Amino acid sequence: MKQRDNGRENDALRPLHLQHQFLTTAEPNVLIQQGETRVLVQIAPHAAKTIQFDYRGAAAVSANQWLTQALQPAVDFETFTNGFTLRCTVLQDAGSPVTTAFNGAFWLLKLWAHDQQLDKGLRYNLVAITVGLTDDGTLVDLETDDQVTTTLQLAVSDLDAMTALTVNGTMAFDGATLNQFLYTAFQGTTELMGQFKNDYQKQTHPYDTSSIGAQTVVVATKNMGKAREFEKMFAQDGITVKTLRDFPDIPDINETGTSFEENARLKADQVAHLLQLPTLADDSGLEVDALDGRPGIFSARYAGDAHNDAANNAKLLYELSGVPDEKRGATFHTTLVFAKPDQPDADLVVNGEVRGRILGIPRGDDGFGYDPLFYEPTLKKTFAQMTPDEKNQVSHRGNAMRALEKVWRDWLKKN
Ligand SMILES: O=c1nc[nH]c2c1ncn2[C@H]1C[C@H](O)[C@@H](COP(=O)(O)OP(=O)(O)OP(=O)(O)O)O1
Ligand SMILES: [Mg+2]
Repeated sequence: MKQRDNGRENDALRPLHLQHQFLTTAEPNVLIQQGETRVLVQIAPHAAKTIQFDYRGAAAVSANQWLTQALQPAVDFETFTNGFTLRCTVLQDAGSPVTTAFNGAFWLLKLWAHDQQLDKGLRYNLVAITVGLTDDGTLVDLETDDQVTTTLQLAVSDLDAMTALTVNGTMAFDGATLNQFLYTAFQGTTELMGQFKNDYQKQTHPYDTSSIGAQTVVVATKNMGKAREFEKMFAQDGITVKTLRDFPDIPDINETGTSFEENARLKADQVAHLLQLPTLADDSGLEVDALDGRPGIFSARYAGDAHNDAANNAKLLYELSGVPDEKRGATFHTTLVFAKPDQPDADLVVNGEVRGRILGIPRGDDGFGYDPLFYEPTLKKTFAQMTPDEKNQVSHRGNAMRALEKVWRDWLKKN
């Protein structure tokens, strides 16, 4: 393939880069860069059901006409409840600013429609491109330096319909040349369409869930002690577990609730939404009689936000110093919430508890959290002295899982 002076092949696209919410204002915006051309696109809804472009760059009047013409056929105003203005500010013009503006505007509009669950408002996807004719061939996705005699500016849908086509130039050409011209343009738009669809996919489903099959359950926990217990319990049914360690990009969830259930719902609902998958969450803690139920929902943060098991245990021993054995009773509690994406009213909630006693010194090396201090009277051991199977037989989490086991498959099948 022939190359331009700057090394870019004649049929190669300018590199595309999108920076979503480039401005940290509330209104949706994107900075689109194609090559060295940069356009900031902002969207502002208005009451009248009209599309307006507010193009800020050279030859704004004809640009606005072209942009409106290219977009109009894709928009279904039966779906949209209002109209919008797409402001396109050309920050740097190194060629093809109008088609670059169009691309930013269309794909910003698509994301905005998706956020409002108005996806149907756009009938198909569009991309725009500028191609040029030289004395010895065609150039795709023009930059300022490209020496061409004629340019073609077009918007193409993924249904192969053109919504706008403009030819500008100084050279007479025949039908065969026009066909070659169009062929070059369509190759470019097909590739560009793929790039925009990839970006859209990342914006709307940013997490890779391709490894999650029907026999997998997502558990919204970062606690590896919990994760090991869930893995063992689900393995009996041939189910594998994925946790938040498998999705390190999911932001931390603030446990701002005032009950185990509220916190478990927060974790399950948010992760189900982000992954668009059913998600299980566990909120648990230790309720100590002599401390009026503390640390309770604050068990993880008992000795500070760092979530340090050793510090939490030390604080618990300190708070109970001098309390006699018969007054050291405690309950371990778990609330499990299974959530479906974007259906918080459908959350499945179960609980599990176990009674025990807080020892004066830790015993055992296994387990996690408060396990070495929690003595369970039927097996006569602390949780940290039990095998994983023994702990699951008697623990709060095991009891909650047995309650869940009875109902979750039927719940999952319901719409
Ligand atoms: O069987 C257990 N054996 C010992 N300790 C336990 C157990 N079950 C809960 N715990 C303790 C750990 C933590 O200090 C708190 C739970 O806090 P909780 O917010 O539910 O869990 P977490 O922050 O460790 O992980 P995540 O929220 O990511 O699931 O209670
Ligand atoms: Mg937590």
